[in-house]
Amino acid sequence: MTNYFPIHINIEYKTVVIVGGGHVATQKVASLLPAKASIVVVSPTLHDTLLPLAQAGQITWREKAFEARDLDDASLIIAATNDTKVNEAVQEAAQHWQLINRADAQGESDFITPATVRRGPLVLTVSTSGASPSLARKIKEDLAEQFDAVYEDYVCFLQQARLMVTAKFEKGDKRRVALQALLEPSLLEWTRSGEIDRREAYLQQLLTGESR
Ligand SMILES: C[C@@]1(CC(=O)O)C2=NC(=C\c3[nH]c(c(CCC(=O)O)c3CC(=O)O)Cc3[nH]c(c(CC(=O)O)c3CCC(=O)O)/C=C3\N/C(=C\2)[C@@H](CCC(=O)O)[C@]3(C)CC(=O)O)/[C@H]1CCC(=O)O
Ligand SMILES: NC(=O)c1ccc[n+]([C@@H]2O[C@H](COP(=O)([O-])OP(=O)(O)OC[C@H]3O[C@@H](n4cnc5c(N)ncnc54)[C@H](O)[C@@H]3O)[C@@H](O)[C@H]2O)c1
Repeated sequence: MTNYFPIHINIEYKTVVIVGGGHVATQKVASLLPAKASIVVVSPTLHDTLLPLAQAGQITWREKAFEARDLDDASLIIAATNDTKVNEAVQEAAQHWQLINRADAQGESDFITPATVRRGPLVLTVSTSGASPSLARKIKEDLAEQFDAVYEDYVCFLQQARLMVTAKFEKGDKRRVALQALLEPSLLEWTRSGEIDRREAYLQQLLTGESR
């Protein structure tokens, strides 16, 4: 089994070339769009859901069969055709500095893509190292239920609150205690119930150092 190294890549405006325009390409595009990658799909055909994205300029569609020069400038490459020979040709054409994902042969991949739940800045990813993509999907669905949509607002609040705490307190015990206090479970509950005033009051008390 490969022990993959998990990282979150800043792929903004970098080129990702996806060879093949079917189901798998559609899944990969969906996870690349929020990361603002510059997405190029090379394929004679395009999945129905990708067509409007190509028309709107959110992805670039090269309506053709794969050629080696399609990989020029690609930071990441995804070989996702339904033809093993073509996927092999993509792999062979990749330069040593380009990372490639083979949708049909995980053992050949430089990287694999996890199942992902996004809640604003909170990103939860699940991988089984390729052992069972279906299990990765199931765990993702369980996580999506546990960390529901409220977490987006909650984590954004924590982000702002953390900035205010670090601006107010120098590095040291006071700052550490205040940052810990931000994990008070009531803050999540007040976010959920829309009691923003209570959330704000708690933060103000924390910043002014008054005991509750
Ligand atoms: C998580 C997810 C994210 C995504 O696609 O971005 C993802 N696969 C998903 C679903 C899924 N894929 C497959 C099924 C059918 C059931 C089954 O076959 O088991 C289902 C289930 C379904 O669709 O419900 C078939 C399949 N997948 C791979 C192979 C080839 C092989 O194993 O060699 C085959 C056989 C193809 C064939 O038969 O020819 C390979 C990979 N699939 C991966 C990721 C990487 C490892 C992830 C991990 O760490 O576990 C890896 C290694 C490479 C990669 O794609 O990066 C996404 C969940 C989407 C979501 O809900 O979020
Ligand atoms: N990684 C995963 O999660 C996963 C899931 C299911 C299947 N798969 C594997 O991925 C492969 C692709 O699956 P899919 O469901 O997207 O298939 P699909 O049939 O929906 O799409 C295949 C695409 O490849 C294109 N294509 C064919 N020849 C090409 C060429 N020479 N140049 C460029 N594009 C070409 C087709 O036009 C089509 O758009 C499958 O064969 C399977 O082995 C992987």
